[in-house]
Amino acid sequence: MAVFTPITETDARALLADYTLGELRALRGIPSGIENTNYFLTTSQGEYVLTLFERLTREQLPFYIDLMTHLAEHGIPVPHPQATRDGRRLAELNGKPCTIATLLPGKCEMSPQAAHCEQVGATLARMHLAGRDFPSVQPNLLGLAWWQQTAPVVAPYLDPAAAAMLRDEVDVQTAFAQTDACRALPQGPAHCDLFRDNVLFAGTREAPVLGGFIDFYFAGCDTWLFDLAVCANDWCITHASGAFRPELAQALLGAYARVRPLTDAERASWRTVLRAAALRFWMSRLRDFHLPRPAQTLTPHDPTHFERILRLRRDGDLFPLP
Ligand SMILES: Nc1ncnc2c1ncn2[C@@H]1O[C@H](COP(=O)(O)OP(=O)(O)O)[C@@H](O)[C@H]1O
Ligand SMILES: N[C@@H](CCOP(=O)(O)O)C(=O)O
Repeated sequence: MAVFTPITETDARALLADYTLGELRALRGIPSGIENTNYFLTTSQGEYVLTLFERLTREQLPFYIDLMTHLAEHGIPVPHPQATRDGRRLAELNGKPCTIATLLPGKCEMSPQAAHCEQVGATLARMHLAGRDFPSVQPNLLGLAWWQQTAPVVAPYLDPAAAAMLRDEVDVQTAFAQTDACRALPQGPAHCDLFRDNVLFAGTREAPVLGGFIDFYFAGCDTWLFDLAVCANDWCITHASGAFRPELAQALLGAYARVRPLTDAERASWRTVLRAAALRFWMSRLRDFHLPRPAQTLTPHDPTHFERILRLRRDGDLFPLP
């Protein structure tokens, strides 16, 4: 249950007094998610999601809130943080920072088909382009520096072969970051966690309509290729093995490239960046599995899934970029 901080109707009414979003009609805790406390909030004017931030600091939060605002105002389907009467998009409730954002239509699709991957690819490329003139910069906080710090912390929980692979991959990524090839990769604000559970679809399974991208709280400035690799490693695979399914990879990557054609530098770096994307989630899952936060009540995701994907990508399981 992802309600770490319970909110009462009285709390919600007091919060709504700072907004011009109408009167409270209903408040319902959202059971999924692992990072924040989320509630569906219905008012006389519409439907919203109230998020209380449990991990991110007040200094870090404006980047995410301003990025979602910028993207929503550029026509990208993402939650639009609402402003208080005095113009703030971050408020406070029960001692925690919070925001009220628009509710997007649809639900997540955990068994995607090519039509879903196509819409994710095209919308991801539109999102990258829309982020080009976003003025704030905050790095992906779970990027290279975090991998370097975290590898010695999680490696002791692995068998010797897996620990050696982890250390080698961090070394490979450290060396790659120093290359001109890496520096040539286009970059900007990136979602960095665009898994199947962070995209909503309305419509039908046969004719899906993308409702939006949610959960921007791992976003940061990174290469756009890293964002695409995170997506490909989750959307375009056979779950049991982690191997690419060509029809899904073709749909995601082809649709992305039709909106933003990929560069030669990106094609040359694809394999290394797919490995980086697998390493990132292997490490965060290892940390959450072996070193859970004190209040963490949810079953952690299986780290071996991304260990398997990393091994496959290192062994050359790829789908070439168009
Ligand atoms: N703006 C939104 N519109 C519709 N549903 C949302 C929205 N934000 C969150 N949700 C719902 O809340 C769930 C948990 O949100 P999420 O941001 O993934 O949580 P966490 O950051 O804790 O992982 C999502 O799976 C989705 O069902
Ligand atoms: N996508 C990550 C976990 C992050 O959880 P989310 O619910 O905030 O998207 C993973 O699969 O390890």
